[in-house]
Amino acid sequence: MRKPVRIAPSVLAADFAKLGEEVAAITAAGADYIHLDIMDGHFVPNISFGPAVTKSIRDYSDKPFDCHLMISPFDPFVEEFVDAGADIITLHQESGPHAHRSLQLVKSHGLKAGISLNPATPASTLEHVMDEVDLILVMSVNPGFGGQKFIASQLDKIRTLRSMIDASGRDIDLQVDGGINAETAPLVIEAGADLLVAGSAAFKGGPSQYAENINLLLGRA
Ligand SMILES: O=C(CO)[C@H](O)[C@H](O)COP(=O)(O)O
Ligand SMILES: [Fe+2]
Repeated sequence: MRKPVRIAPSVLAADFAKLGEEVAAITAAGADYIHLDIMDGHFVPNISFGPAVTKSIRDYSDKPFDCHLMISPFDPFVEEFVDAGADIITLHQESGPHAHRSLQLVKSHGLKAGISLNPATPASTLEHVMDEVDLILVMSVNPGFGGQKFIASQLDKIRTLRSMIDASGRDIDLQVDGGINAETAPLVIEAGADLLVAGSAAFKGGPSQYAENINLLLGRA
């Protein structure tokens, strides 16, 4: 049976000058996970923040911290994110040659392990890691920046991954990230996603709008 659709607001679109309050406000508004975009200026052409900032906001929410690591190398930084309070750590399939080892490394710390695919990377590259993953993240923009336009070709990939997950019989979240708004959310849900990441659409309008934004994205408005 399909899980209810949940939302992981990306704090990349929050006001960084008051990040703790923003995390508390989006939690109160109904966030299921808090999505943290970690960018290194090497794997992606932008720098965001790292484990120190992650740790500093940990106590502002009781929801799982869903850390999307757009970094290469990946393995040397896993422990710092574990110590910072991460609950889920997602690597990029393209960030190195040893995705299977990286997934096992995350799981060895007792955390959930995720793997993400850039728009150009096919679903089939995950065929041999299905036993290791707890979350699959389909990037529906090229990673590195918030506020980009949804890439519609990713809908087929989401459908393929939904079939792969159902065939595996395992409890794997199917997350979609990038350009998710009131128009694109129903498309990715129909294709099989059960966990939406939204930055711009979740944080627009300030804290008084967050609950309405989330309800709209989840089709409850
Ligand atoms: O991983 C990301 C970018 O690399 C972000 O999570 C994503 O882009 C969210 O922003 P928006 O909803 O504004 O597209
Ligand atoms: Fe992300």
